[in-house]
Amino acid sequence: MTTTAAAATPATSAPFTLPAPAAGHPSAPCVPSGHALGGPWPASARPGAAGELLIGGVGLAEAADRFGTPLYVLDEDEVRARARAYRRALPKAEVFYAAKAFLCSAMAAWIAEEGLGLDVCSAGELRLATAAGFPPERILLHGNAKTPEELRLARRLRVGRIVVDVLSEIPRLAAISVADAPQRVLVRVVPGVAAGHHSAVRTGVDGQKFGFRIAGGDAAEAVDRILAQPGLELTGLHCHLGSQITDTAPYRTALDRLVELLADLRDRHGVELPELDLGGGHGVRYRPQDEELDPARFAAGTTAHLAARCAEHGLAVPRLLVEPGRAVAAPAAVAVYRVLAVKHTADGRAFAAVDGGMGDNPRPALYGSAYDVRPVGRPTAGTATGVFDVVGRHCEAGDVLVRDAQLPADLRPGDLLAVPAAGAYQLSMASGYNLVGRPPVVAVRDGRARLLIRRETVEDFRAREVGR
Ligand SMILES: Cc1ncc(COP(=O)(O)O)c(C=O)c1O
Ligand SMILES: N[C@@H](CCCC[NH3+])C(=O)O
Repeated sequence: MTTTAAAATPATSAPFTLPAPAAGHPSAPCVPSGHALGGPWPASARPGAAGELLIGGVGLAEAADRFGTPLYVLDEDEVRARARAYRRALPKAEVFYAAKAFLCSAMAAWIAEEGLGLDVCSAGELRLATAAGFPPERILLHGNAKTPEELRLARRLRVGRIVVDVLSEIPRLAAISVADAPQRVLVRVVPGVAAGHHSAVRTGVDGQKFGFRIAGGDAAEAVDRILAQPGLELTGLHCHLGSQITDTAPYRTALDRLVELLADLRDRHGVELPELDLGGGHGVRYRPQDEELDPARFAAGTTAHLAARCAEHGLAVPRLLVEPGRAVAAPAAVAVYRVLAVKHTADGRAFAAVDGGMGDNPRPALYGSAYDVRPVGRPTAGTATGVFDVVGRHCEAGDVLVRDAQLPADLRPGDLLAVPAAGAYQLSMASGYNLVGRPPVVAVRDGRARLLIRRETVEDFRAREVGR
């Protein structure tokens, strides 16, 4: 067995804007020396000279040198283009970006500017978004366990819609709402549809904590109780099936059940609810071979079906609401790590240990999620490859970021590795494990980089300590 350790890497935490690279520089945006990478990489990804990889016209190796690693590089144009694609594909729908995928003030501003709404599920997300100037009327609040303070805050800020998840929320909300300025609410229902990449994220089925079951009458009872409250305006039904769904069939099944419930409510109460929220869950490519569910395919698979089902039941077609998170954010970011140690074992295994891991990306450890990875920053064309497990630096054997990655056989400490599709449910679920500190986020666009979130330091941890 051989183990090698890397020299310390620079870690810039002060706000910094990269100067536009000079023409001819490896990361100069106007002279890309290769083609778009496709697959899970942002549309702007271009190979540069000497093994460089450009995102938004900025070289990842150059950014790593300036900002330190691990580093998350977020392509602003990719976020905006994905937001726009939803509006184009679903012109009659209302599209809410699910903030849980990743939220910061810049992201909130881009989403607002692109005309989407925002789905939040905590006072933290709500406060950050509104402090960044996000219009509260375009915000929708979720949560299976909203605190009384969160409900009051939502009312005070005049949040557009609240999704009711439990009966006790109804009198609580009614007590702080008035008939002449009613709170718009939706009822979250469980359609009994299993979909999503892992059992932990399948929320459309019975036996999990979210929503009201249609079967058995729980959803109908919630509707009855809301309709009895003059301070609440029931605008529709909501469901969220799961996450990383690549097929439209589960959404059609959910629509069948929601439309049946709409017809039942019309027959029993004489009300036709004008909104149907299908939640999010649209899948993205983490690896070149993965399938994605893009907005156009989602629209093609759902909108005509909804209209047909409504026609069968003699219902006016409700307005569709959708809440994509991953599909807007994930493909827009690339995580950049530096190799700290390379280990070859006598039984033929090879490990490349990097300076991040489950602390900044818990998804492989939580769900067994698979990722692509490629070396950046030195020429590797023609180099023999070997199979490596790319592992993190945290104190668990399960801290594996990418299993069986094909990487240059001569991989060595100091090398940089880039992992695409890093924009969703990585930093938003990042932890303080081992007090490593969460990585910075740099936005890139038109060959310029700007620091959005600085690296978390031990001083941030110490700042929360108030006693000993
Ligand atoms: C209610 C709700 N809406 C939207 C989303 C966003 O899901 P995704 O990021 O998979 O699109 C989630 C998370 O799965 C959710 O729970
Ligand atoms: N955290 C999950 C998605 C959960 C979506 C929120 N309901 C993932 O990374 O796949």
